[in-house]
Amino acid sequence: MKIVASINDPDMLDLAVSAGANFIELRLDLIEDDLVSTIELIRARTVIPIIATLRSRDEGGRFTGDADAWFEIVDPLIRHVDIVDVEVRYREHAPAIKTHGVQIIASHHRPEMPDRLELDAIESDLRAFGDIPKIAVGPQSQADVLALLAFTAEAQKPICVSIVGDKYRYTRALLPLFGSEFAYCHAGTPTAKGQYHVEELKQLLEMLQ
Ligand SMILES: O=C1C[C@@](O)(C(=O)O)C[C@@H](O)[C@@H]1O
Repeated sequence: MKIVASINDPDMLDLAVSAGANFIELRLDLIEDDLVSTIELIRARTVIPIIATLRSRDEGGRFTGDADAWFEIVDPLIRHVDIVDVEVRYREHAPAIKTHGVQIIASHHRPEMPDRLELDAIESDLRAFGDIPKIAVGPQSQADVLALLAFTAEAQKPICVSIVGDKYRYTRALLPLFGSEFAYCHAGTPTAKGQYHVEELKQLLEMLQ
C-alpha cells in the first residue's frame, strides 16, 4: 500500500516528503503556475514517484476541456512523471501515454454508491485501458461501507478504491487494509473532501495494522 500526498502547490513538496508520502500526486487542475516548469522543479527536488492528474470538473476537479485539450496539457509533462491518471472520458489518449513507458491509473469518480454488479463493470472498463483501476465512490450507509470493503478485498490486484466526500471518511483508513493500492492524503491543503493528512493516515495505519 502506498500513501499518496496529493498537492496543488510545489511549496507543499517538502512537507509531503518529510511526512512520509510514498508518492506525490500533482493536481494539475489546481495549479496556477506554468505546469512544465512546475513539474520540472518538483522532479529536480525529489526521486519520489510522481502521479500527474488533470481532474475533470465532472469528477471533482476543475478542468473543463475536451479530451484533446486534456491531452495537449498532459502530453508535455509525461516524460517527467511515473504515472498518469486518466479518466474514462480521456481514455482515447491512453495508448499514446503508454508509449512513454509510464503507468496509467484509470480512474472513475462518482458521489453515489454503485451496486456490486456496477462496481465490477466499472473495474472491468478501467482495466481495459489502465494498469491500475481507481474507483472512488460515495458510501451512503454502513452497509455500503461493508460492500465497498468486500469489493476491494475480492477484486483483482492492483486496484485503488477510495471514497468521495467526507461521509464515512474513516473508510479511507480501512480500504488499504482490504487491499487498496493507494491511499490519497493531503500535506497541508486537502485536494478533496475527507482526506487525512499524510501523517494522520500513517499513524492510523500503524495503529490498525
Ligand atoms: O482520485 C483521487 C482521490 C481524491 O479525489 C480523494 O478523494 O482523495 C483526491 C484526488 O486528487 C485523486 O486524484
